[in-house]
Amino acid sequence: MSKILLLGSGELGKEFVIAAQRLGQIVIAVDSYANAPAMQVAHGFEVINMLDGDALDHIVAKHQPDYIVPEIEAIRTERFYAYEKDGYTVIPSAKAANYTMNRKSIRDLAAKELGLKTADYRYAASAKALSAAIQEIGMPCVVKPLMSSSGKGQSTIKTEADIQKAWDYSQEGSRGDVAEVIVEGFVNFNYEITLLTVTQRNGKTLFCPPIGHRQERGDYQESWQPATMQSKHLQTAQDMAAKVTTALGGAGLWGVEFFIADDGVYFSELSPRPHDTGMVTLGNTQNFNEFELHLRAVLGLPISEITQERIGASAVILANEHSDNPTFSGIEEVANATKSDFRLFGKPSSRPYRRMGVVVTYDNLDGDIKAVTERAKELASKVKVNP
Ligand SMILES: Nc1ncnc2c1ncn2[C@@H]1O[C@H](COP(=O)(O)OP(=O)(O)OP(=O)(O)O)[C@@H](O)[C@H]1O
Ligand SMILES: NCC(=O)N[C@@H]1O[C@H](COP(=O)([O-])[O-])[C@@H](O)[C@H]1O
Ligand SMILES: [Mg+2]
Repeated sequence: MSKILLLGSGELGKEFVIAAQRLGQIVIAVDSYANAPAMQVAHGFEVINMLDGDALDHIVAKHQPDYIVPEIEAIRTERFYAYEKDGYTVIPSAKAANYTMNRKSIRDLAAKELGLKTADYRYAASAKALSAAIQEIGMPCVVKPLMSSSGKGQSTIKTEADIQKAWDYSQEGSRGDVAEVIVEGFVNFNYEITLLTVTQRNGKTLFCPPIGHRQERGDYQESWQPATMQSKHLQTAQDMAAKVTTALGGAGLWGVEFFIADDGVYFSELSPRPHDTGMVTLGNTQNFNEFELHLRAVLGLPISEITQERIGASAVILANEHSDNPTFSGIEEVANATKSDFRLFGKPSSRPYRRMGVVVTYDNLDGDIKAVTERAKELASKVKVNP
C-alpha cells in the first residue's frame, strides 16, 4: 500500500481518490479550504496555502508520501525539485509540474526548444507593455495571466478599447503571485481537442481517443469522445504530445490541448494530470477512465492498452450565484434519462460560473456523437444550482 499526497482537492482529485481507494491506496488530500471535494473521500486532509513553500515542506515532511500528485497549477512547484532530490516521487515529475504552472515556461519549451507550432505570442508585465505587445501580435488576440486555469483572467481583445479592461481582468484572475500575462494571436481554429496521453515507467506511451470540446469564457462547457478528425491531424497531435511529455519527463496521464485549423495542428498547452474535458471518460467510454489511468501510471502498474468501449459526452453544471449552502434541483430528470449519469462534486460553496457537477451521456460505438453531446447539454441544462 502506498501513500499519496494529493495537492489540490477539486472534482478531478475526488475521482482520482476514488480510483485510489478502490486499489487500496492511502490518500492525504490538500487544498486551501476545508471540505474540498477530494477531502471528502480521502483518508486525511490538510488545509494550507500551496503557494507557501514552507507550508508545503512541512506537510511533505509530516506525511512522507510515496507519491506527490499535483491536482492544480498554483503550487510552489519550485520546491518539487528538492523533494525529488530527497527521494520523493513527484507526478509526473518536478519539471512537468513546474513548467506547466507557468504559461511562459511551457510555451517557450514547446515553441522554441521543441519547435512545435503554436499561436504567435508575447509577454507583458504592465498595461503599457500589453499595448506594445498587441501592436506586434495584432488583433484579435487572447490575453491570459501566466498563472491561471479554467479561463480565469482570460479575455479576447478585438479593439484598442478592450486593452485596459483585459489587463485589469487578468490581474483579478491571476492565481499565483506573478502579474505578467501572455498575449497570443487568435487562432481561427475549426475545432479543438484534448489528447489524453499516458506515459509509463516502462517507457510505453499510450493515447486515448481524441476528445472534442467547446469552451466559453475560457472554460469547458461540453466534451465528447471521440472527436472526429483526419488521421493525419491525429498523428501530428500524437507526435507533438509524445515530444512535449518526453521533454517534461515522468509517468502519469496528461491532457494535451490542440487547435486544428486550416493550416494545421497548433499545440496550445497541457495539464500534467487528468483534464476537465476528460470527465467524459466517467461515462465508461474507455476500458479505464482518465483517473484510473493516472493512478495506474502513478503506481507504476502497467497499462497494456487503452480501448474505446462506447462513445460519450459530458456537459457541465455551473452555479449562477454566491452561496454557502448550494442545493440542486432538476436532478430527478437527469436520473430518469437513459444512457446517462451525473456527478455532483460536493463543493461547499458556489460562485457565478463555478463548476458544481457534470452530466455524462453515452451510446454504443455506432451511435451518433452529435446526438449524444446534445443530450448531455440538454440534461445538464435541467439542473439548477440554488443559492
Ligand atoms: N490563441 C488562442 N486562439 C483562439 N482561442 C484560444 C486561444 N487561446 C485560448 N483559446 C480558447 O480559450 C480556451 C482556454 O484557453 P487555455 O486552455 O489556454 O486556458 P486555461 O485557463 O489554461 O484553461 P484550462 O485550465 O481549463 O485548460 C481554449 O480551449 C480555446 O477555446
Ligand atoms: N481546468 C482545470 C480544472 O478544471 N481543475 C479542477 O477544478 C478544481 C478547482 O475548482 P474550483 O475553482 O471550483 O475550486 C481543481 O481542483 C480541479 O479539480
Ligand atoms: Mg486549456
